[in-house]
Amino acid sequence: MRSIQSIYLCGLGAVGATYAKAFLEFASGSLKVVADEGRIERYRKGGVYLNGERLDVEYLAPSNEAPPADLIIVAVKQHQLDEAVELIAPLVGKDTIILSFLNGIESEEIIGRRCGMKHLLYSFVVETDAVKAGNQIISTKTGIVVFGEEDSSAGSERVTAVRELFEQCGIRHRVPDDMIREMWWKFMLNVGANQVSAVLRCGYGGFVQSPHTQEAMRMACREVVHLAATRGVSLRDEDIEKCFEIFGRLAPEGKTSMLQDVDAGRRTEVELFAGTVGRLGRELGVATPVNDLLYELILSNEEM
Ligand SMILES: NC(=O)C1=CN([C@@H]2O[C@H](COP(=O)(O)OP(=O)(O)OC[C@H]3O[C@@H](n4cnc5c(N)ncnc54)[C@H](OP(=O)(O)O)[C@@H]3O)[C@@H](O)[C@H]2O)C=CC1
Ligand SMILES: CC(C)(CO)C(=O)C(=O)O
Repeated sequence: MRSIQSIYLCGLGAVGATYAKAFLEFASGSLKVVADEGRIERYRKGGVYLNGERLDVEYLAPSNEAPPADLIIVAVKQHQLDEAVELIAPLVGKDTIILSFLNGIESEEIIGRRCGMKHLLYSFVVETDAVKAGNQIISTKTGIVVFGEEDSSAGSERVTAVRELFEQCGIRHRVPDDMIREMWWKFMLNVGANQVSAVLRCGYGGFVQSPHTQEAMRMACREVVHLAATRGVSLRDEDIEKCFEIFGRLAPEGKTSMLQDVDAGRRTEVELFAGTVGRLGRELGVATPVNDLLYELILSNEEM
């Protein structure tokens, strides 16, 4: 039975740092953070802090000779992915497993095109409240990693290996029966919540308290439901309602990652959400007026 001894993480931000901490604590010596020389210098000088504590991580620059990793985790933003893929590609060996924690439904394929699709498990993170400002990350809920094979995870040796690692490190996780449906569900959640929260500037509380905010989110989500159906993925209205239950468990003032980007004046991941919905809608002949409007509103705001 294979076991994971070496973990390379690309992206020591809000999501990445949260999991780096767990690996440092419970899988001591196994973690290296992969980054370009410039970032490594900046991190070594200024540190990266999680809940006020400096993360004592080992860094790996592209020029270093390094053996392939057992597990590579990618946790960068969408517009940083191409660069990250080039950094990790030389670190992929015959048996390397790759997990992408990016939101959206396409990062696995993007990484797979360069590194080999056979290395990827599908994954995402949900129920986290991690926030990054400069080199300071605050995270009180580490979230749940949902992961699995494209088809069936039952009997998958690599799913078992990742599950054992997460158990050892106290990382909450779930392996669903239908991973692709789960990916579409998370996509739907982000299309609705991240974009509506960015336009309205509202925290999770808005989605619990305001019927109008909820309805705006439903309108954006329903377009994903239609797209999913054309791809043979069945999402239902109850799946949208499940999102509101999750927001009820998060701090009302907590912000989606897109609202965090808007507040910090950073580029958003709108291409992952309304950008993808609009493109798929045009390809599949599904009208997506709500997301087309959200796309223009979010990009207009980015230009200001
Ligand atoms: N934040 C959240 O609550 C959640 C986020 N997600 C998703 O997870 C993904 C990551 O988001 P998040 O953690 O918030 O993003 P952050 O911006 O907080 O973190 C991204 C990190 O990647 C680093 N990075 C960028 N390019 C490179 C590179 N070439 N090499 C090494 N490191 C690099 C950045 O470094 P630097 O800062 O130095 O530029 C930054 O630390 C996104 O797709 C997001 O949608 C999913 C669930 C929840
Ligand atoms: C689910 C949610 C909204 C936070 O866990 C997220 O994925 C994000 O903020 O991008």
